[in-house]
Amino acid sequence: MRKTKILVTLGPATDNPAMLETLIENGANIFRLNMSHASHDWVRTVYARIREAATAKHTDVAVLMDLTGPSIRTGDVAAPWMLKSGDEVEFRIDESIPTTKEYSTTVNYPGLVNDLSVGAPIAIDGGMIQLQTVAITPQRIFAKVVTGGEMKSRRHINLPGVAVNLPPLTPKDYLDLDLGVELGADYFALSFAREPAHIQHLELLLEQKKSRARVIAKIENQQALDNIDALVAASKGIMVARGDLGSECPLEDLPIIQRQIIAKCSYHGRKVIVATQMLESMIENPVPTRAEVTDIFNAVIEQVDCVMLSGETSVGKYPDRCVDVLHRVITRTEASYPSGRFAQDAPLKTNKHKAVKSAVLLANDLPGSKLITFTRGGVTAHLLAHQRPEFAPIFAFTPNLNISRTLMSARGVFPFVMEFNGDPSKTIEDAIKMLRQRNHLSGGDTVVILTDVLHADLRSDSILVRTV
Ligand SMILES: Nc1ncnc2c1ncn2[C@@H]1O[C@H](COP(=O)(O)OP(=O)(O)O)[C@@H](O)[C@H]1O
Ligand SMILES: C=C(OP(=O)(O)O)C(=O)O
Repeated sequence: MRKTKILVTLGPATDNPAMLETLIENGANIFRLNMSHASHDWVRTVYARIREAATAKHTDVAVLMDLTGPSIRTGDVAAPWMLKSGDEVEFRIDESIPTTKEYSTTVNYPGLVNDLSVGAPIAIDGGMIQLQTVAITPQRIFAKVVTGGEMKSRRHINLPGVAVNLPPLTPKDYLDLDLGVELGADYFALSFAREPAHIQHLELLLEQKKSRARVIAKIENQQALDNIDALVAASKGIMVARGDLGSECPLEDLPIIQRQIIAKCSYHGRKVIVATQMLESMIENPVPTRAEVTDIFNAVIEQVDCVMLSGETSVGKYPDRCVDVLHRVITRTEASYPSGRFAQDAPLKTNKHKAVKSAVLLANDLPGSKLITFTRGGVTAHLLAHQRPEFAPIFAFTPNLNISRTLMSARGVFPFVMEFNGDPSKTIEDAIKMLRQRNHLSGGDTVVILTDVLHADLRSDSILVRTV
């Protein structure tokens, strides 16, 4: 029963139904569609395939649509460029502007000509290529290569220390959002979230569109770090987007930033995802580096909710092996390092919080026990996950499929959809029967049940202890 969830980015390397089934079999819990690269036709096809693959595997997975947001990227290049130190590169603010250099591409943010100044560094592809700005005209930026490398299409552009003047969502994002809502995406990741208002704006749009999807704020630059307390407080979930973050802040700060963000999320009960380069070497190689295994171990003992794969699965040679490696390293780590420390000082603000904490303490005191909750809106299950039970898995039953999928990202929560049929004791029996059928429970197991649906008319939290 792996607690830490696995988020898998899909792309050309996973473009067939059989691969999706293998990824699910190997442990993928959430699939990510990166709208910086995905066409609407592709998203429609893949979304349908995801749902079919989960059904074929008799399980469920969630879908996260990652909105490009105000992320600055190069345009397309016909074939990869091999840039050398001293080469000059031109960035045009629009396709219609004629090229004047051999290495010429567009940039998706015309305002770059105003935000940059001559001499400013430009980092491309996570800093793999480094340039220095040499001239700026109203329609073009010219930069000299300082560190060369291979440049492909739609690469990230980072401007360390430059506060860019960009709205939270671009016109493209609004179109992508409509598609995601129409299809039923369970999460929307907001790239370059910098202020609580950015999260609230997206949440309001989702509410207006009658979507129950959750917003995950991606922390990607210094502006976000300056506002991190407010962003964590305002969000339901945070992604430590180490790719962009590592280009926008000193690399030696990155592990410290990661740990600080995770600690803040654990305290406030926000979902936290660690992303990027967890198994980067496996894009090419069938086995991970020892350092990558240790990075995964580290995220697990920091008690994150999810870890994410990007290029490893979207374009890598071994997508299914990557999920398998993550699953094995996480499972081994969780078995050796029981959780329960990072969130222990989390505030208990309401009676419900206190009831949840009591259920978790009880489960911690009953070795081998398992937690079961019945939750219409998901709140009780999210709160149980927040209290980070030491070993007990949390089986969460809800009548609502959307709620079940939003529980997919919660550490240690195993959601199931089940009708509550009005008779609470029958509902509990049905749940136990289902768990036994699926080999999640066996005779003699102790279960700690937390529910507020024991009585049809009386909403009161109850804790029951039973031996199955
Ligand atoms: N839907 C897709 N279609 C084509 N290529 C994709 C897709 N998703 C991801 N990729 C490729 O996989 C790479 C790694 O994925 P990811 O980390 O999500 O992208 P990025 O780092 O560019 O935001 C991307 O740079 C892109 O080349
Ligand atoms: C997850 C990240 O975002 P993207 O894939 O959009 O670069 C990142 O920067 O680490």
